[in-house]
Amino acid sequence: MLAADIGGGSLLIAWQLKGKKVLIIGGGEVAGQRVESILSTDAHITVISLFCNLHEKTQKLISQYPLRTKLLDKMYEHGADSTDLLNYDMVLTALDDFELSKTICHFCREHRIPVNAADIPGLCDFYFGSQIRDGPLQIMISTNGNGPKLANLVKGKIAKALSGQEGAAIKKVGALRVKLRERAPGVGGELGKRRMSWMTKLCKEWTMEELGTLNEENMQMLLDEGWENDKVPSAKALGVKPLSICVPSSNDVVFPGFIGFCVGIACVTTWNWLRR
Ligand SMILES: C[C@@]1(CC(=O)O)C2=NC(=C\c3[nH]c(c(CCC(=O)O)c3CC(=O)O)Cc3[nH]c(c(CC(=O)O)c3CCC(=O)O)/C=C3\N/C(=C\2)[C@@H](CCC(=O)O)[C@]3(C)CC(=O)O)/[C@H]1CCC(=O)O
Ligand SMILES: NC(=O)c1ccc[n+]([C@@H]2O[C@H](COP(=O)([O-])OP(=O)(O)OC[C@H]3O[C@@H](n4cnc5c(N)ncnc54)[C@H](O)[C@@H]3O)[C@@H](O)[C@H]2O)c1
Repeated sequence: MLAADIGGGSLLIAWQLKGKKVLIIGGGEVAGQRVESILSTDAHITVISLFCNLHEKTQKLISQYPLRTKLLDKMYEHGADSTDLLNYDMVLTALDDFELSKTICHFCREHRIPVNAADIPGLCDFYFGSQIRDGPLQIMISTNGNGPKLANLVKGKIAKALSGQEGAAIKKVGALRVKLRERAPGVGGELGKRRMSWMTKLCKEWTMEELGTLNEENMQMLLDEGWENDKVPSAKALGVKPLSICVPSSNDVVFPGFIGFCVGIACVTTWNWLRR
């Protein structure tokens, strides 16, 4: 792609909010979706809304996660409450009041606090996207403001293409990488290159299902016999057997079942015919 073709998009990043403070102003349905999204980041969430205006979902999440969420049971008033915004690392408005959203967004911009106003793209520093989450696997689909419903539909297509094993595999690979770094510590250099090429080879040669089945014992074997000898043994060689998947996607599962069904029908028909 030519450099001249690059542009018109937004930066897709995995923003680390752990331990940071996020303010959500409003307590309706959209605020509930925002609380849910932010909870997955381990940030501390404050919601400003009258308790009686809280959407059922928002109320439920706040009572379910009392250590990570706090409700300020009041209406936000710009002027009286605006300096409080300075205490936050991120501000989200989910209000049915466009003028108030606009005022809050301008204040945040002035003070360099990242801000999103639900459904008001012109005021946002960043947009939310359609999400797929499976443990550490996080997929965001963004149409960059062009068609949120299409983002939701593309999400459905992507979800169908996943096997459901990816999250577990990624978790195990994460644990293995930690063990490998303990065994071969350091940043960069020849060792870093070797570590990366070994991990890359393992991820390419093993299936998601095989990686997802790794346990303490065979991780140890993989490092002792594989890493130490500069090779990647097959899952079979290490005795790693993926658990059978529930979805009957292979002929092994579907075909015997189908044959059994046909034989059953044939037996009943023959029996009825003989009786007659
Ligand atoms: C992805 C998702 C995430 C989330 O909000 O968490 C999200 N909107 C979702 C759904 C949705 N929103 C709307 C519809 C009705 C159908 C339609 O209009 O298409 C549906 C569909 C539905 O409800 O099923 C209405 C709408 N949305 C915006 C405007 C204003 C405008 O476009 O000017 C209007 C028109 C208001 C009007 O016409 O009056 C603006 C934004 N909405 C965004 C995110 C950001 C851009 C994301 C992107 O482009 O990818 C952005 C820019 C700002 C932001 O809010 O961050 C979530 C799907 C979650 C999921 O199901 O997976
Ligand atoms: N992104 C999306 O998917 C999506 C979908 C639907 C609607 N929206 C838009 O997002 C916004 C919020 O949607 P919603 O469905 O949550 O609306 P909602 O009407 O259910 O909730 C808005 C809440 O803001 C509260 N509020 C208003 N002024 C306040 C103040 N000063 N202090 C504290 N709380 C205050 C209201 O009491 C209400 O509870 C609307 O502008 C809506 O058009 C976005």
